[in-house]
Amino acid sequence: MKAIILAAGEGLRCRPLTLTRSKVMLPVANRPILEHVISSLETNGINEIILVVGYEKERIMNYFEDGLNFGVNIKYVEQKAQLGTAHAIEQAKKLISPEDSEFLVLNGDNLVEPKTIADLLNNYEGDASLLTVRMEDTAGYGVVLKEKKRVIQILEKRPGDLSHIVNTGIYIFTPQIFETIEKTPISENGEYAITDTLQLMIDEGKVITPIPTESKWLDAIHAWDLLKANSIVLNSSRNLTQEGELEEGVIIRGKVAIGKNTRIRAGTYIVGPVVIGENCDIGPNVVILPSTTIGDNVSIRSFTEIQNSIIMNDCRIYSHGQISNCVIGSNNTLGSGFTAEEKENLEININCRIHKAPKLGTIIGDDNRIGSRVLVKAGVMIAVNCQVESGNTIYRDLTRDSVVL
Ligand SMILES: CC(=O)N[C@H]1[C@@H](OP(=O)(O)O)O[C@H](CO)[C@@H](O)[C@@H]1O
Repeated sequence: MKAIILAAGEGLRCRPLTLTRSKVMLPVANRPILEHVISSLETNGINEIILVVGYEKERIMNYFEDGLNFGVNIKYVEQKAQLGTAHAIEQAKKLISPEDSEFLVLNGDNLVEPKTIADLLNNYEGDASLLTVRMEDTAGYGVVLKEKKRVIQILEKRPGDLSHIVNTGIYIFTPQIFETIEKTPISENGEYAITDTLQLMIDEGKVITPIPTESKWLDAIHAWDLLKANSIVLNSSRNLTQEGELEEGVIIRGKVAIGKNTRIRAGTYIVGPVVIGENCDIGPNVVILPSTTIGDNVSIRSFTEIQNSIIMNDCRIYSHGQISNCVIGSNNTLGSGFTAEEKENLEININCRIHKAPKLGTIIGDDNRIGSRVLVKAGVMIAVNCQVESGNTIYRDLTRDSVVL
C-alpha cells in the first residue's frame, strides 16, 4: 500500500521555530517528526511514499532525498498554495494508479508509533476509514459523531464538547476519493478540507468507518508541545548507544545516548533520559537533567544547567547558563550567565489569540547572538537572526533581525 504524507504546511503556531523550517522538520529526540512518521510506516511494510511538500520544501527534500537511507522510496509532489488538506491530497493524484486499490493518508507533523499505523491497517473497512483517539480537550481538532460503526458527522474545530472522539487525520481511502475531492466546496476560511470531502461522502450514503486507537498519536500544536513529545519519545526509547569520549569523573544515570566524536568533560553530571548528538563538546561541570535533547556540534561550557529542553544543532552555550523547559533553535550563541526564567500556566498571545502553555522558559528560533548575563522572561520568544547585547533583560518577543543594545 502507498502512503501520502501531508508535509506542505508551515505550522504557524510553532513560530518562531517554523520561520526557517516547516513543522514536519522540527526535531524530537534528534530526528525530525517526519522521520519518526516514515519509520513507523516502514516498520509496517509501507515503503512507497508520496510526500506533499510546499513551505521550506528544499529542507525536507535535502534531508530525505529519495528515501533510500530511510528504507523507503519517496516521490515528491508540490502543493504551491496552502489550500487545505483535500487540495494537498489532490496533488498526489497523478502518482496513484487504478491498481492502487487503497492508500493511506497521514499528516507529517503528528508523531505516531508503528502500532498506531498497524491499528488502522488491521481494521479498515467500508468506503473510507479514519483513525480516531479519545481526548478530553479537543480544541484545535476535528471531532467525529458516530452511530454504530459509521461516522455520521465530522465537526471541524468547533467550540464546545460536541464529541471527545478526535480525528487523527490518518485515513485509508480508495482512488474514488479524488472524484469527491473535485466536488468539495471551498470552506469559510478559503480552504478545501478533506473533512468536508468525507462529509460529502457520508451525505451520498458512503460508509466511513471510525477506527479507534489507544496507541501513540501526538500533535505538537505549539512550539512548547515539542517538549512533551520529546519527553515521551525519550522515555520510551530503547537501545541508546554511548559513543564519543567521557573524561574521568563524568557521572551518568539512567538512559543517555551520546553521539560519535562528542566529548563530555570532567565533572559533568547527566541524568537520563537524555540524547546528545555528534561532535559536541560539553563541560567541564555541566549538569544535564531529564528530558533533554542536544543536537550535533553543540558546545556547552562549565556550570551550565539544562533540564527538559531541546537544543538544536550548532549552538554555543557559554558558562553559568540556566535553561529549563526551553526550545533553542539551531546556530545560536548564548553568552555566559544566560538565564531563561520559567513559569507555569502562562497565557501566550499568538496571532491575537491567547494560548495556554503549561511550564515554559523560552522558545528561540535560529541564528541569534545573545551576549552575557541576559535574562529572558518566561514565555518570551526570540525569533531569528537577533542580536542582544550583554546585560539585557528581554521582556517582549523579539521579531526577526531585532537588535537590543
Ligand atoms: C480539515 C482537516 O483536515 N482537519 C484535520 C487536520 O487539521 P489541521 O489543522 O489541518 O492539521 O488534522 C487534525 C489532526 O491533526 C484533525 O483533527 C482535523 O480534523
